[in-house]
Amino acid sequence: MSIPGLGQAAPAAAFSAPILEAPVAVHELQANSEWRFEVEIGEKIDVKILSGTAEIFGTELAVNHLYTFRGVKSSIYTWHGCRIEVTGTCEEYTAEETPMTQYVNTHFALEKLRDEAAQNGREGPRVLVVGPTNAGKTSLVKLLTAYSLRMGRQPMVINTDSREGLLSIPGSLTATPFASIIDVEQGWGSSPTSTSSPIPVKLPLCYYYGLPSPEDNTKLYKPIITRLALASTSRLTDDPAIKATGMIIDTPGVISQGKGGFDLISHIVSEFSVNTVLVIGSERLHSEMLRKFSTYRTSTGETITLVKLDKSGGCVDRDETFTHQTNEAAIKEYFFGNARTTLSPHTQTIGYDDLLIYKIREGIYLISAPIVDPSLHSIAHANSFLPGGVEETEQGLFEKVEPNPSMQHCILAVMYATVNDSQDAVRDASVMGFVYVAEVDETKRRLRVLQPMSTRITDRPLIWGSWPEAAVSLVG
Ligand SMILES: Nc1ncnc2c1ncn2[C@@H]1O[C@H](COP(=O)(O)OP(=O)(O)OP(=O)(O)O)[C@@H](O)[C@H]1O
Repeated sequence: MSIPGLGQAAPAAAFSAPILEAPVAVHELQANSEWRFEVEIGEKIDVKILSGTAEIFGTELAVNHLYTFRGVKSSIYTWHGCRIEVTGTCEEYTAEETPMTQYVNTHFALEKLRDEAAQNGREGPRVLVVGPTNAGKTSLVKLLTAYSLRMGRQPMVINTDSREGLLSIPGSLTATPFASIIDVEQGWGSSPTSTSSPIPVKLPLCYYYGLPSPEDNTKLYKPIITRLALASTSRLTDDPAIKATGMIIDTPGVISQGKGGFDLISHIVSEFSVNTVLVIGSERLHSEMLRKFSTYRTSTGETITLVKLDKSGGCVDRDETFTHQTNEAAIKEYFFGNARTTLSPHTQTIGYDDLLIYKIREGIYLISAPIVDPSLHSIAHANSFLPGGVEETEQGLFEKVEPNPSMQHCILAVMYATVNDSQDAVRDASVMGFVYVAEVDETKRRLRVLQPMSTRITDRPLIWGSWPEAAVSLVG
């Protein structure tokens, strides 16, 4: 088994296939219109702005620079018109109706609050973006981040959605101070988690949840949110530029549509002292939020401003396969780098007994107490609805496990904690990095792991969650 990126040369091609020329198209975009495109996973297009001005979710594109997009659904918007050249095949169309004016007005309203905050030495707005799945929350967060960067601000961007990573592997929840431009070719860009970088870096404060939905284990999700809020608030108060800009918080769609969602939204609102909520793409959610937050006050006595925004017609649903493939691409990039930066990960073989691995429990478990059923002359277990037979026993958040074959191809988070720390301390610790389980050898009781750097991990607790899912194609 060979691992790409570890020095093995690629096998020489047995024959040379004819090189097919990729189709080239030039699009003329009118002012206030948007060119929307979808590039399949494994495919790519090159885009060049020939003239005019254009942006991707708020980040301005340079004229005559070649941008490459792989496996992405996105759009290029122009306020004043532009000509673009596209090389390669993708699904595409141009739209004239967009909610961009609403979005830019929201940005200017936030700017006003930031100016006032800077003058009074207070914190800038703490903005929460909520809305159903695929309503365009992350795209709006990107746009508001990009516009604030263009004004010379430094926003703290918080990701509370573990399904997608923000400058980190999916499964993590992060807070990232942004001081430099978003890399439009790579979504949010990448963070040099495993190497030094010549360009200004964005280093996220990273915590690990390891499950796809907050509702999978609210007992784990909520304290991690509390920890993330504490860490980001203290980072914010230490830096006047970040403090005046404030926070922009992305949320998972599921908390805007599930029954238990409001409890989670309230938790995020109170932990981050949110004072502005942007509700995107749902009248009903907006009116529910109005009702529930009308009398609410933050810890500093502020009221909450609620703003309703339209969903862009460009938002597209992403199926499980697409999500799996983008997650796998994010994992690959973490270990091996991307088209611009090649990393050199290491493998290490470690004995079962040298590792402390905690598996995240999903949900709350009810342990039933045995009851005697005289008619059956046997002992049966009461199910949870029977009175008197149930004892709700709380187990730890994590279950200590030995390595086993089902761990193969999974990601383990290496925590900034010691092996003697309590489970609560491990939960509250930030993430030091991630390793990938390349091989599990049951006979020799050894595990081969891939890691970005040859750091010792045996003195750290590792967490094993179900998200991101196993990345089978990482080892070729
Ligand atoms: N104007 C647009 N044109 C083309 N594609 C878009 C546009 N806006 C958003 N998208 C795409 O639609 C998809 C969903 O958007 P986005 O990720 O912003 O939604 P979300 O509400 O954050 O989703 P989730 O609830 O899953 O976190 C993404 O692939 C995004 O790139």
